Amino acid sequence: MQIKLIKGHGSGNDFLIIDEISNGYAFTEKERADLAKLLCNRQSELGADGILFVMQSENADGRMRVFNADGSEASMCGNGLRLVARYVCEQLGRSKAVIETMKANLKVSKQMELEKDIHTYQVEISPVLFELKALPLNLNKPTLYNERIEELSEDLRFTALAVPNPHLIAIVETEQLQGDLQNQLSEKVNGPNELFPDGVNVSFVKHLQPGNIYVRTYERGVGFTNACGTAMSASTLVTCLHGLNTFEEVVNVFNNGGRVQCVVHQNEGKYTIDLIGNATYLYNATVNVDLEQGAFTVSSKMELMEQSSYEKFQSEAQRYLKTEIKG
Ligand SMILES: N[C@H](CCC[C@H](N)C(=O)O)C(=O)O
Repeated sequence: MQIKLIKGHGSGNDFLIIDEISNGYAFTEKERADLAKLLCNRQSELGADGILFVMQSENADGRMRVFNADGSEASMCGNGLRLVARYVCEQLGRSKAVIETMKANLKVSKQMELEKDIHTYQVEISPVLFELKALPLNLNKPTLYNERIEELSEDLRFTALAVPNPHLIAIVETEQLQGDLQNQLSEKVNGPNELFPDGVNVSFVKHLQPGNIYVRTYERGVGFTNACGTAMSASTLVTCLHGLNTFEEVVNVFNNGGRVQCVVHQNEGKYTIDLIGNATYLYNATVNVDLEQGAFTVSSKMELMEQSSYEKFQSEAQRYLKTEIKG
C-alpha cells in the first residue's frame, strides 16, 4: 500500500503524521499498530517516536489517535497534538480548532511564534486525574502525592497522575539525573510488573529557578525521548502543587529537545494545563508498505526548510541548561 506522510516534531519528540481523511485511508486496528512498529523503527529509512493518525470526527474538527513506536496506542500525546493542531488548522485555514482525542475534545490554537519562523501552537491537556485507578497504579491507597514507592526506590518521592495518559513524576537533584537510576526504574515499571500493568511514563524533574524547570522522560512504549508533552505538562502541575511554581503563570519547561511553556489552571479542584510549543515539519514522504512482509520503501521524500530555525532555538535552550545542570 502507498502512504503519504509528514515527518514532524514537537520539542524534538518526533512523529509521522498520516492524514486518513484527505487520503481516504481506512486502516484496520492491526494495520495502525503494525505501521507504527514498522515505520518508527530507527533502523529504517524513517524512524520516529510514534505515528499520529488524523481522522474524521463526528463532533470536532478532527480526531487524533497516537501509536507509540512499539505499536501500543496512547490516550493522549501533547507534543503530537501540537503537530495535529497545525495540520488541521492549516487544512481548515483557521487559527483555532477542536481535536477529538481518546478521552476528551481538546481546544488547540495557533500562537505567536516562540522564535522567528517557529510554528507555535497551544494545546489543552485534559482531563487531569489523580485517582490511581486512572493510570492504573496498583497500590492500596487512592492517590500518590510526593510519596515513596519502596519497590522502586528508598529515597525518591513520586507523584502519580493521568493526563489522561499515565505519569509517574519525581522531583530530583542533579546527581539523581546522572547514572542509570531513571532508566532502571522505568524499565521495571514498563516490563511485567504488579504496580503498573499498562506501564507508565516516568519523569525526573529538576527545579531550576522560579518559572523554569527541566524534565526528562522515559516514555512508555518508546524509551527516553527528547521531550514528552504530557509529561512536561504533568510535571509543571506537580511543581505548582509543591509551591515551586505558580498556578496561572507561564512556566518554561526545558527538555533535551528544547523548551516549551506550560500554564496550569485550577478551578473548583479541577486542573487543566496549556502546553505551548513548536510544531515543526521536517519532510513530506511517500512510502510503499508491504505489511505482510514487514517491509517498506521510500518512493519520494521532500525536505521542508524549518529545522534550521528550530535548531537555533534549541541551542539557546541547551546553553541555558548547561549553566543550570552541571555535569
Ligand atoms: N508514550 C506516551 C504517549 C506519547 C506521549 C508523548 N509523546 C507526549 O508528547 O505527550 C504514552 O504511552 O502514554
